[in-house]
Amino acid sequence: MDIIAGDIGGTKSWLVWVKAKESVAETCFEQVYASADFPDAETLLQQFMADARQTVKPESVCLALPGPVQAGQPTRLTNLDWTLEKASLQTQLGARQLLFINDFQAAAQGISTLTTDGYVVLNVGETPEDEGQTCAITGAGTGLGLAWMQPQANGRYHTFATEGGHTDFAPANAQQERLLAFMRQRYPHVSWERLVSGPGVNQVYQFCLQDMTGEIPADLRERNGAIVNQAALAGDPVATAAMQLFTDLYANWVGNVALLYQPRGGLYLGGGISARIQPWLQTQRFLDACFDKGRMSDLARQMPIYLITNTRLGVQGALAAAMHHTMG
Ligand SMILES: Nc1ncnc2c1ncn2[C@@H]1O[C@H](COP(=O)(O)OP(=O)(O)OP(=O)(O)O)[C@@H](O)[C@H]1O
Repeated sequence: MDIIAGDIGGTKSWLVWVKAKESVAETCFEQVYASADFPDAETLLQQFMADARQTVKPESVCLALPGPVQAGQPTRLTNLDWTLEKASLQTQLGARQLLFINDFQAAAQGISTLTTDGYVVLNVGETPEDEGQTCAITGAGTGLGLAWMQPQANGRYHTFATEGGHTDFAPANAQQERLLAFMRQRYPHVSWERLVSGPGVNQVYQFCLQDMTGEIPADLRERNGAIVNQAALAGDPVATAAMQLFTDLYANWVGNVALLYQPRGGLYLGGGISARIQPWLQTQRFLDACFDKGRMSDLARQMPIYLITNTRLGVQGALAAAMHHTMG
């Protein structure tokens, strides 16, 4: 069976074409595209199908989408001006089956495909006595995703999407209170995603410029996450402060997820940014900020935390969802 699986992102879209027989999938074409190069998902998929040069139509297509996916409704992406309409896309693709799934729900499905070289342990936590423990996955990319999963008796996971990244940001100290005041001048609603994401790195950097130097020079306003991180590595003091504050915010968020879901089966950090800022996350300071939860600090500390280094997780998850859906 020919399957297309795709992890659509605000920045990049990762697509694979596989030939699946029973539970074995063989990849015959794989490509990553810059999402902004395409006006819509139809054009992206047309390009992918042309590039893949297959002689048949796909039987099944599964797209992991960054935004709330609701049955019977068009899916509007949160950080990309695309709206996907299932019936018309399915007709265009000529596929027997088209599945839309939230991108972090797909990543959650991808967890079971991870091998031990696909993640590193940030916090050992308390090893669960049985396998039947809740897991959660969150991660910064263009947005801030969050999903959780519950193991079932058949060894599979039941996965649940959330829009938790859009919950209200809450400052943890005086510096973050100043940050919140700064952000309120820019956004009517300051969510965690406004800060714990690639665009969030830029906001945090601008805040640090304002806070440390009293001004935000026009030529420094557009520095994206990668550039701020690079400048920090090169010793720039404002960029270093920004990456430190960003890491603290990420940790505070991860600690919130630890308490909300008590994911004793594992709290996984994914998204495009986590692996790229591994040296910032693999520190005692990150863990201390994760577990700075007052009377619940000891409880939060019990959760195992894993940093995912496998950059294909999203597309592996979309493929796992497609295989599960079509082959049971
Ligand atoms: N080294 C880095 N440090 C910090 N941020 C980075 C780094 N490299 C890239 N980024 C930021 O990561 C974001 C892209 O993340 P990602 O690769 O997860 O894209 P995506 O999968 O399209 O996102 P999403 O799935 O959240 O829509 C961009 O905003 C970019 O500026």
